[in-house]
Amino acid sequence: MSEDVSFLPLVLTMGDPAGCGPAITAEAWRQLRADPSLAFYAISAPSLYPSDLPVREIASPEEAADVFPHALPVLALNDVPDIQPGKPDAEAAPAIIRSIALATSHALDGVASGVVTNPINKALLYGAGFAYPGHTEYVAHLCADPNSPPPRPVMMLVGGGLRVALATIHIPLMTVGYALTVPGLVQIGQIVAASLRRDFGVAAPRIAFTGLNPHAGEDGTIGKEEISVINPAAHALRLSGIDMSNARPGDTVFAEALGGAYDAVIAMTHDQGLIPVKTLDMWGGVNVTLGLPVVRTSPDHGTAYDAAAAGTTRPDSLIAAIRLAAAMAHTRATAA
Ligand SMILES: NC(=O)C1=CN([C@@H]2O[C@H](COP(=O)(O)OP(=O)(O)OC[C@H]3O[C@@H](n4cnc5c(N)ncnc54)[C@H](O)[C@@H]3O)[C@@H](O)[C@H]2O)C=CC1
Ligand SMILES: NCC(=O)COP(=O)(O)O
Repeated sequence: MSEDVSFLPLVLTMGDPAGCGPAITAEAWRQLRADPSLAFYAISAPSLYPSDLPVREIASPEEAADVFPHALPVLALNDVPDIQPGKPDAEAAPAIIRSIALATSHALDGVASGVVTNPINKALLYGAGFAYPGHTEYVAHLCADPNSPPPRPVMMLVGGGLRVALATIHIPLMTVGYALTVPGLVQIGQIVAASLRRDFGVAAPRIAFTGLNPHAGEDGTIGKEEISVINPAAHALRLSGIDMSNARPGDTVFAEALGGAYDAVIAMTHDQGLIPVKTLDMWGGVNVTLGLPVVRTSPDHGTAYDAAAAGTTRPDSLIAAIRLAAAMAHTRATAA
């Protein structure tokens, strides 16, 4: 019988210590501490948190649940330099990366029910050997079985009543057309459908592909990717039993999903997917990685150095990420 991991704590990464991570983690703890089902600990440096916040260093994740109602449990990282909010320091990069690696190993080892990452500035990490476009690909790499290729991660944004997965993520817009392939879109459709069932409890998911071109290509007169790639992938997915639409025009499909026609939309580019979510819900959106053996969520915003320096950070998105990670872990555990 599988263990009910939903009663394990979540683990939060430190994120960039000069960004909004410490302040929003502190505020999330203040707002959630009374709810044991949302217990979490941070892998971070205790000195980063406001001096009026009760913080307790823990030696292992097993101590987190008992500490959580009284203080923010922190598993301490070494080598975090003294940091001023809003002033990023490349010396912090190794500790930022270690926090993500350790958090993922805790989830893989079953001592944390899921990983919630605080925002990082990827450019700061490249000097320390970080070789990934973001958490999405790094956490997938960390989840790889030594004898097989890493799992294919799919980024999904959840917010404003929408679930929007991305067919491409951090690549130049000019290369998107070349990055879209029939097998690639079929794989993404399968991962999204499986995750809607496993993580979100949607028994029979209805999913839409957006088109890449205006008016979904207008029968091939404004671009051919719909005819040559997206619709054939949708056809293959329907043959495999998944309720998948052909390419829908990107300017109307999100309104259709909000109206209840689809459980998720798969957008062809990063901004095509993130613009509707962030416009509908700038503060409460959540970034989820689908297709991994572990639950991983994140606020959908970045490091917000300006807000960290000004002391005006909002914790809403991190709190939504914690709530969603706990709900996903619970859904996985109760279905297992
Ligand atoms: N999950 C992650 O680790 C993510 C990291 N990033 C990284 O963050 C860095 C900055 O990216 P930007 O495009 O400037 O986006 P950003 O989300 O950090 O900031 C955009 C605007 O929103 C405000 N903002 C964002 N979150 C806020 C919060 N919690 N409270 C108050 N104000 C907030 C900022 O102050 C800024 O004015 C980049 O290095 C980017 O790579 C961006 C998105 C996600
Ligand atoms: N725009 C989303 C983003 O940059 C987050 O990326 P990741 O770190 O979650 O892979």
